[in-house]
Amino acid sequence: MTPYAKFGVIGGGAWGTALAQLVAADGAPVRLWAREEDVVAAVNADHRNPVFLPGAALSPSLTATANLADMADLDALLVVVPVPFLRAVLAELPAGDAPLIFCSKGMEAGSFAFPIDMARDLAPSRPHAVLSGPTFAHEVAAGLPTAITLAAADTDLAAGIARALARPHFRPYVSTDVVGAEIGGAVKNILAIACGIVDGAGLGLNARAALISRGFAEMTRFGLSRGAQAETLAGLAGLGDLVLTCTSSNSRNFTLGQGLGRGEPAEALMADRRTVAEGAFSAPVVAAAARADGIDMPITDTVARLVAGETRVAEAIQALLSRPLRSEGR
Ligand SMILES: NC(=O)C1=CN([C@@H]2O[C@H](COP(=O)(O)OP(=O)(O)OC[C@H]3O[C@@H](n4cnc5c(N)ncnc54)[C@H](O)[C@@H]3O)[C@@H](O)[C@H]2O)C=CC1
Ligand SMILES: O=C(CO)COP(=O)(O)O
Repeated sequence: MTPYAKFGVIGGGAWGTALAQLVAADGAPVRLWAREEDVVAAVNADHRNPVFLPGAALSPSLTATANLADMADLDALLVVVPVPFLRAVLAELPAGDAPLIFCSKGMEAGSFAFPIDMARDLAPSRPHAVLSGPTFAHEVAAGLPTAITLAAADTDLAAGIARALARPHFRPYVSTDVVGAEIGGAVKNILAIACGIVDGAGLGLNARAALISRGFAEMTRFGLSRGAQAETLAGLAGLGDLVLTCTSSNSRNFTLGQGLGRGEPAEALMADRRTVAEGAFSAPVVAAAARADGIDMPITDTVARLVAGETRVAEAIQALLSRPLRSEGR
């Protein structure tokens, strides 16, 4: 019998809804907090989330609320709020000791904080973990086979949450490397934008493969400098997710990049979207953090400048290709 019988999910976007459905599919009670009243109404009345996860039929044991106070009496909370909005939501979370499992992929502007760093500030008494890997929401909601990293410094917590979330088609692999899991997810979003740019600009598959390899080298340099383990970065939360989102137009980050690669202005591509491409938020943040640490991240830096409209695609590609030749190990 798992001690995590009642899960809550904070954040009713595509990924929060899919995770809620993962747990609720066999009839387990799950409570979902969504900030949008239309999402709450549709989940409760129609067992659907037409705003963020259209097409997925949800279990009746999944109920939604717009009131964070309703998330007090649960055994574990999956936190799936995009990183730019996470601090404000954590500050409003009711007091409690249920573990927080962070499922968002990004780094906060200004503080350079990852979700776990925010939790140390705002919910220090709660245990915390990170869930990250190659996991398109609509595939998890449809019950397609998926593997993911579940990282927590506390090995009992990681094992307990992994057991509670595991399903025949959903395999969590446990790790103690929370830093690696967070860095892998944040950096791959930025690199997915870069791969989308290559695709949108028609630069070919050799260029994409080069970008995935050299992007992975960037992720590894940045991760190792911050204490991540190489095997985490080469695993599901790093390379695995990088490959998924750099090769599929199901990725919002990749499609944002495709638009940039076709020459569409970043501002227009970002306007009016209710869904997030976290890499657009994280690129300038990771670029600034790397610069401050003296870590070379040319692809991340280029994505940051393209998203900010500070350079054009042709110019950026020319600048990347004219960098001095160097050894592959750097
Ligand atoms: N969609 C996916 O397949 C996956 C997404 N993720 C990550 O999960 C996180 C959440 O992404 P999705 O669920 O896909 O979101 P989404 O793009 O489907 O929906 C946007 C979400 O942002 C929230 N939001 C917008 N403005 C807000 C505000 N001012 N305050 C609080 N929340 C606000 C909305 O309520 C909604 O939950 C991101 O970090 C993403 O990188 C991770 C794995 C898979
Ligand atoms: O993180 C994801 C899959 O692992 C989803 O990627 P996008 O946010 O780019 O759609």
